[in-house]
Amino acid sequence: MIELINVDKSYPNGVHALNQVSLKIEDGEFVYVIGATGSGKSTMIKLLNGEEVPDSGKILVNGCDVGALKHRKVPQYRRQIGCIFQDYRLLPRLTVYENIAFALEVVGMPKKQIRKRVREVLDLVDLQEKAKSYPDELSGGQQQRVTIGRAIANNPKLLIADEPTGNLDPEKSFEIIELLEKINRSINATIIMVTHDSVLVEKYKKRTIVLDNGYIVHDSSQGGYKSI
Ligand SMILES: Nc1ncnc2c1ncn2[C@@H]1O[C@H](COP(=O)(O)OP(=O)(O)OP(=O)(O)O)[C@@H](O)[C@H]1O
Repeated sequence: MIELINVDKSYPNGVHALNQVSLKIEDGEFVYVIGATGSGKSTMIKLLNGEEVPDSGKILVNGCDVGALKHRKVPQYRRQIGCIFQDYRLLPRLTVYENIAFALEVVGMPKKQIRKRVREVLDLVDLQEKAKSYPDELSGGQQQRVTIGRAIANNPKLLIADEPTGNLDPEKSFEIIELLEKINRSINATIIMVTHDSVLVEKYKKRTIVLDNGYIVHDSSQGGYKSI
């Protein structure tokens, strides 16, 4: 479970990025975080993955008090989280296969197991035929599927997606969200997805948390886009 309790975060320039933010996300939920530019969405994600620490309040992720983690413990903590970004961030000199395998090598998985797991992941993201391709030989949607494969290779309990469809046309965006839904069901990962895409939010209705100026102004458990 994820719990934010009265979280405040400001930056050295005096901007209050998050104010008294409290929320609970149960295991296996798929949640959208929306809001205008500068409303605090990325800050919330950075707090969840340990990149930033709150000024006050508490952030609990599967029992771990993230804000209280020692600096050297953060990389280990982050291995439980899969991250998906708008700009993919694949390693350009590695093939699709190697990009996914790399995520498993860094956690010390034995080679034989890596081979098996990468095949399974390629199957899940439907990229078996592209295993030997390099990222620049793939379309945007395919690159995003590799990123998703890399993010889930290690069976994370939490998947954080920051504008995963930001660079894709609507049809490809639908494919990505349907893939994330499949992952949400098949490995029961909790998914938190930041998006600006009101069409997606309307079409694939889920719980939607709306941020405005660092405050949660709406949190629907029924889903649906709520304009602010
Ligand atoms: N490192 C930083 N130093 C100073 N101010 C920051 C920093 N990062 C973010 N901010 C400020 O904090 C506020 C929230 O920023 P944040 O990036 O969380 O918003 P966002 O909702 O993710 O925006 P966008 O949709 O544009 O990505 C903004 O006013 C932003 O300018």
